[in-house]
Amino acid sequence: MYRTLQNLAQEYGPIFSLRFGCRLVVVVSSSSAVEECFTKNDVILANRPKFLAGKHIAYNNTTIAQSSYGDHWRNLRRIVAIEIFSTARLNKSLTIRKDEIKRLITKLSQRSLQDFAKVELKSLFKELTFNITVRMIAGKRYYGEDVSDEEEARRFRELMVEVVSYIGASNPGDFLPILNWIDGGRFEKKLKSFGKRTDEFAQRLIDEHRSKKNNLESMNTMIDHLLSSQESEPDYHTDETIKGLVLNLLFAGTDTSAVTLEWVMSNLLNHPNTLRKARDEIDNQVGQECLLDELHLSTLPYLQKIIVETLRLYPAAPLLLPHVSSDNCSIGGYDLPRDTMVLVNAWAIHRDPSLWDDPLSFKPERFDNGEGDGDGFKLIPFGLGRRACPGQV
Ligand code: HEM
Repeated sequence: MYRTLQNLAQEYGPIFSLRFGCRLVVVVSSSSAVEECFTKNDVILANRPKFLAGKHIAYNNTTIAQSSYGDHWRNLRRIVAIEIFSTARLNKSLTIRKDEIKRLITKLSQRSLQDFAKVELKSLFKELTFNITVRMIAGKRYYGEDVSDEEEARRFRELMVEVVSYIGASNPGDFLPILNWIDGGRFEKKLKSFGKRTDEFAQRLIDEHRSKKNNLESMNTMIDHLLSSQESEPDYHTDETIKGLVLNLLFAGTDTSAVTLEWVMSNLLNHPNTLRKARDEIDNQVGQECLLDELHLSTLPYLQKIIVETLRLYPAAPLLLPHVSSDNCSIGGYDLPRDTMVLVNAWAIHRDPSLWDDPLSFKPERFDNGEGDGDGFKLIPFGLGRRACPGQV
């Protein structure tokens, strides 16, 4: 569905709207209109649509990515900022990230020990991002070797494959409700069953952490911290809030990061000059004895530019996440009624020839001349404003 809208946006210019039954959808593909979305109308557009999937797999649209703008959402953002992305937590979880990266590098070096070897990186990057996230949240590994519990890991992996068919705009009935009726409720039935299974899975994780509360090994995960907060604020940190956060962070943070890593590797392989410069930078900054302890992105500016250029050309969420207007507003001279769905076409803005020099070429060096500076509305892979990605640290 989103791909169709994205293709249509290419044909129909900076702003175009479509009406699906009672739902008005506006796709914004111009930087100046995006500026209006995230400055003048940032609060008005800070709501999310209520999709059927949100009802059944996001606790009736109350999780961080699905909930309406307001006190509950603000609280969830605060929890994520403190429990996952605060400097203290990021420092504490550094050992997890280093360990998982070491495992990946070891695996790659073992495979190429004898001779040049072909490696399928996509699944390895997925394992990396899932293992890092699940370890930070629940202290478990579900992919590769040293899996905590094989049967539990298998169930988790299956759920993560299945979820792809439910999230995003996968249900045309969310746009034309009559289609839900024609479908005879089959999609909703599947959603209910999936929601029940994910809920049971997340509940088991919570119960397990609750019963092992004094086991020091599991004291440092996000679930443990949230369970401690539950003691002081039981009405707010309910099991449902915790389950919603766990599932939302897994859905939102793993695939996006893995896909970006895959594009970075693809760009490096297709641009030997860039690869050589990146390798030189690592050799100079870190040396041949790659000590992960000393490896930090802030000391590798060229590598940073490679990642940013990759996110420009291949944003993991080309239309961001859908926003919904909570009041009447205007964008680019058009009046939008309340309850309009607004899709921001980051993909088109990142490739707009009026904003970027030679937009389709992969050139990390463009950022040497400050090409991405100045207009903060032309590079938006993580969105902007209140609903921007909390993972952009
Ligand atoms: C390369 C990696 C990533 C990209 C490109 C990305 C991109 C995005 C985008 C475009 C949005 C929607 C912004 C909007 O609505 O305007 C978003 C939202 C979100 N992201 Fe990310 N993301 C990434 C990684 C992560 C990670 C690692 C996490 C957490 C572990 C995360 C958690 C979230 C959450 C919870 C939201 C919903 C925020 C809200 O609605 O208030 N993301 N992300």
